[in-house]
Amino acid sequence: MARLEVNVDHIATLRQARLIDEPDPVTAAALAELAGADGIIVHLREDRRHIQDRDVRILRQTVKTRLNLEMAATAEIIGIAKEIRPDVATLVPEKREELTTEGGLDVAGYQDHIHQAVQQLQQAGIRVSLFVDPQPEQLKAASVVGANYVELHTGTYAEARSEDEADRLFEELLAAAAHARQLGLAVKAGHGLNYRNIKRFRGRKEFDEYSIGHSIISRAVLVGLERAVREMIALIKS
Ligand SMILES: CC(=O)[C@@H](O)[C@H](O)COP(=O)(O)O
Ligand SMILES: NCC(=O)COP(=O)(O)O
Repeated sequence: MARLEVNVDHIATLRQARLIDEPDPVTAAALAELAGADGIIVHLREDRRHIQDRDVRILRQTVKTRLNLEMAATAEIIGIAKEIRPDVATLVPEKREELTTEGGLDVAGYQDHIHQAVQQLQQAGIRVSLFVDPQPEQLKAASVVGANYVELHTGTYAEARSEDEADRLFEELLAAAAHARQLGLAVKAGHGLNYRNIKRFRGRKEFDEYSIGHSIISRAVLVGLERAVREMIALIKS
């Protein structure tokens, strides 16, 4: 059965908007695990816009399932990963000006650099996943550099403007997943998956795992709002 890893970056985004200590992604991670999540994802961005070093260090001690650290393949962040030793490191491309990750890692174009990063992380006992677009040359390169997993970038699928386009892009993802498996890579999928577009994936054996963050945290805010208001009213009026 496919597994779900939950990305809690978006809890940290809310905390950083006030630069205070709540909501805490560490607490969110524990709740996600209690609800059955198979792993917790955080993206320690170079600009530290949401997740902080402190979060990753504490999560390393508290996460009971699997900690997946999304990261750029830079010397600074590789050094932090080697010290903290998440269960999995997912290498992603990073741009300072982007709102969120905009595309897959160009493994084919930077094969030597990515190979070195994969080796350094694996030598520290960390399994490595590469976040790639569903393109044959990227999957082949991911296999050549020795990655353990690929995470297929589902952002383009998630942004499809019609059902026909979504069907076509989903077929591309299925073909890429089958190709990755033939190359011996375990297959994850993530970015932009939500409560509607996940339905095509239901029951598909091609994918081992899903990485989902924004839609789960967005829904949590709304489904939890009524209770939060009631609790405040009780404090004010009782
Ligand atoms: C790699 C990916 O698709 C997402 O996990 C994304 O990079 C999360 O990072 P942000 O929360 O900074 O968008
Ligand atoms: N790698 C994808 C991820 O962790 C979550 O992406 P999103 O659901 O926040 O778009």
